Amino acid sequence: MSFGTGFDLFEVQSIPEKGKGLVARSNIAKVLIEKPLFTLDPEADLVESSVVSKVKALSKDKQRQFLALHNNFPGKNVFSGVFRTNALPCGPESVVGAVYPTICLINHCCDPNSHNNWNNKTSSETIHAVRDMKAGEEIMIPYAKQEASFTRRALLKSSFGFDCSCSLCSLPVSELKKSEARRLRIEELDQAIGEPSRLVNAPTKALADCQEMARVIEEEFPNGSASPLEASLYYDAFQISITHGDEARASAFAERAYRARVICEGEDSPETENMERLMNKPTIHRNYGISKRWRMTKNMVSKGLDGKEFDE
Ligand SMILES: C[S@@+](CC[C@H](N)C(=O)[O-])C[C@H]1O[C@@H](n2cnc3c(N)ncnc32)[C@H](O)[C@@H]1O
Repeated sequence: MSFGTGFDLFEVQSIPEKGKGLVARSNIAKVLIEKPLFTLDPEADLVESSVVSKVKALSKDKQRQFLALHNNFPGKNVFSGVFRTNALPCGPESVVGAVYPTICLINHCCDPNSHNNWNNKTSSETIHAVRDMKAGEEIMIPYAKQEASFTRRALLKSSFGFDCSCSLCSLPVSELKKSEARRLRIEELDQAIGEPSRLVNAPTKALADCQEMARVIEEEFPNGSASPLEASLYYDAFQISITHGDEARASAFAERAYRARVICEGEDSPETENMERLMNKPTIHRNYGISKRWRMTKNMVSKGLDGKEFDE
């Protein structure tokens, strides 16, 4: 088997009510890297025969690994059932899915301690701890987006067949409602910030939304596990700044986005490397030069600001 790094850091265990799962052996801060058994474009080929032919092309050992994975869709189409239960997308926008002998044993949590990411450069899936994990803690990733509980719980039930009882879903109703409101607000702000016409015509409002979103994220994820959301938020703030010629703030935001990406994807993910390039030279971004409204060169704002100083 072509295992990457990290395989000595966890063990496979039976988890009550969840089937198998991965549990940390010691306190760990990162990484599991695994190549797929195979990839498939389900839009083009998710019929039983396409999955069967992919599996038949594998070694006997890998065929066994595939067939040992959980199937949430009992019936006659076993191969496509296993694929649907376990496939992870090869990138956030990709329709191509991939299955893995070990990563597919990781269960879901709505407040996950880990993040999964497809690294296009190494053609492998990576798992990074987004907060420190203690020995005995189960490694968990989000199967659904970080959206409000009624949407994500319905999706988890229909696609994966379970009622989520994670720490977040088990909060008392009054607390769950507050989390619900925060997640809805994060979604609303994210949509408003991503609106191209606002980025060009109302950048101050869009940046104020970024600031509010950072505050709500901090409230909703007090244990610091929001690096994927932060990576995207600070990249948005970067784009707003560079579109209007503010190299200084763009670089500071790119640095935040870079640090968040390192946590959830590692130094060698192409997106992390891209953020590092933008942090060092914001003017290489395609939007630079569209407007000169906030023109400011890179060294006009102090580096390394944090907390309140950074907000100001
Ligand atoms: C990709 S598999 C994960 C590994 C699986 N537990 C196993 O035994 O192979 C997905 C399936 O795991 C189970 N599962 C994952 N997360 C769960 C959770 N938080 N609670 C209950 N079941 C869960 C569900 O049956 C789901 O369809």
